[in-house]
Amino acid sequence: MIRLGVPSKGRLMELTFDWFAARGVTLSRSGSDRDYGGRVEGIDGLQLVLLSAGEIPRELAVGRIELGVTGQDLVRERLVGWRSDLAEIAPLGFGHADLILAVPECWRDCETLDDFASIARDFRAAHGFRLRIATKYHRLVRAWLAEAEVADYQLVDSQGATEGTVANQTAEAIADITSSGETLRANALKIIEHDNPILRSQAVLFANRAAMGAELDRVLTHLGLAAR
Ligand SMILES: Nc1ncnc2c1ncn2[C@@H]1O[C@H](COP(=O)(O)OP(=O)(O)OP(=O)(O)O)[C@@H](O)[C@H]1O
Ligand SMILES: O=P(O)(O)OC[C@H]1O[C@H](OP(=O)(O)OP(=O)(O)O)[C@H](O)[C@@H]1O
Repeated sequence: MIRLGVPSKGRLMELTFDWFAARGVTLSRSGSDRDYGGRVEGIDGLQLVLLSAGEIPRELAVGRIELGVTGQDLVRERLVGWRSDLAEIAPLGFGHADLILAVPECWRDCETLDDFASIARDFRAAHGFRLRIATKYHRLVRAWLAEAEVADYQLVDSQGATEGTVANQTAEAIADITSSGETLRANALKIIEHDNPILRSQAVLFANRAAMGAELDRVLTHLGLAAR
């Protein structure tokens, strides 16, 4: 039996169900919206496991599911050395979002990452503490800023409503996912310009490398995919 982890709610769940339906596999919840049991029709030997999108990377890595759909951002953030445990089988073409650094729109002299670095240096001297960046993507943000040699900042953890932390004065800047840009605009924030965002992410079908074999190949072939 191949266990497939799918986000248990929202756009990602619905778009994942649509993606499988287009390949002849019907995924559905077994009962009400609150029932996390799943049903699979159109293929034998595939079990649906509805999970939090954020938990799917670890469930794949420890082998409690063999296949899983989640965002590249969550895999890269949550699994150090993810490539040794997981294989990206197929990008799914939805869940596109950029992980970006943003500051208040009113910071007129802060447009680029170089501007940000110098403001962060001055901020520490002026306020006696390091400029705060609210995020749930600690690992990815640290790595990106280290590469750009930006050091005068501190991360404050924010697991949701991150764009609100600046107005709430618990952070000066934020690093979060954006797609339409509406949440940034509504919170009077602007993206810091750089060659690339911290990460360009989309939803991907991942497999646990240790589970790769004939049974997994059969499922992937049914979906019109080749194992990697
Ligand atoms: N506005 C957006 N547009 C497109 N993709 C998004 C957007 N917001 C989040 N995502 C993507 O959806 C995935 C799940 O996001 P998130 O971590 O917010 O999950 P969640 O819905 O809070 O679920 P849970 O809390 O159960 O883990 C991530 O890979 C993220 O990149
Ligand atoms: O650029 P936009 O299209 O406005 O999308 C960006 C928003 O979407 C995500 O939030 P989500 O709704 O998933 O909630 P959460 O992060 O607060 O859990 C993300 O954290 C941003 O807040």
